[in-house]
Amino acid sequence: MTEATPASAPGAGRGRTEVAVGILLRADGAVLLSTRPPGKPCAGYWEFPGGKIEAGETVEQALRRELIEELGVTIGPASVWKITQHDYPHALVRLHWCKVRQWTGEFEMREGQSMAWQQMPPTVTPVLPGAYPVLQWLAEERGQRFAIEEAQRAGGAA
Ligand SMILES: Nc1nc2c([nH]c(=O)n2[C@H]2C[C@H](O)[C@@H](COP(=O)(O)OP(=O)(O)OP(=O)(O)O)O2)c(=O)[nH]1
Repeated sequence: MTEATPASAPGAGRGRTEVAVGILLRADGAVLLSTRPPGKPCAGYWEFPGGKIEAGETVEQALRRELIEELGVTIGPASVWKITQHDYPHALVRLHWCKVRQWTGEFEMREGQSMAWQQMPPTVTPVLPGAYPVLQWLAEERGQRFAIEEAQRAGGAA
């Protein structure tokens, strides 16, 4: 789903893409990250699973559809925890972040991605810069520090 942006807003003149993102949380506190498939902008970067919200979908519906398409798992309840925005050269995106604690099915990388369960702070690099604020909040919840500047140095510019 892409919406018009008010003329005074950052990214004015470009559409804004609405994205549903899942923070799949394992009982031991690990979160699931996966790599962006070849052919997409920022291919190879690590991200939380999710994708663009289509017209008429709620965030939860979009997330459920995306995770079946990408990972082959069906998520249980998901509600929005945080909303962030990131301005990439390829798009201005608004990210609707949901914590997900229940899912069914076996993980299957249906788009040729790699996946990794990661404790905070994550050790995989590079991570999409649009995910840094959420990594920071997750680390803070655990009483840890996540240095955005260090992650940026590790990841380079996206
Ligand atoms: N899934 C996901 N997207 C993220 C994260 N952080 C972040 O900035 N993004 C951005 C990257 C993309 O510009 C956008 C997601 O779009 P996408 O291209 O992956 O969506 P999609 O799977 O529906 O792709 P498409 O093939 O239908 O075009 O959100 C993240 O952690 N996870």
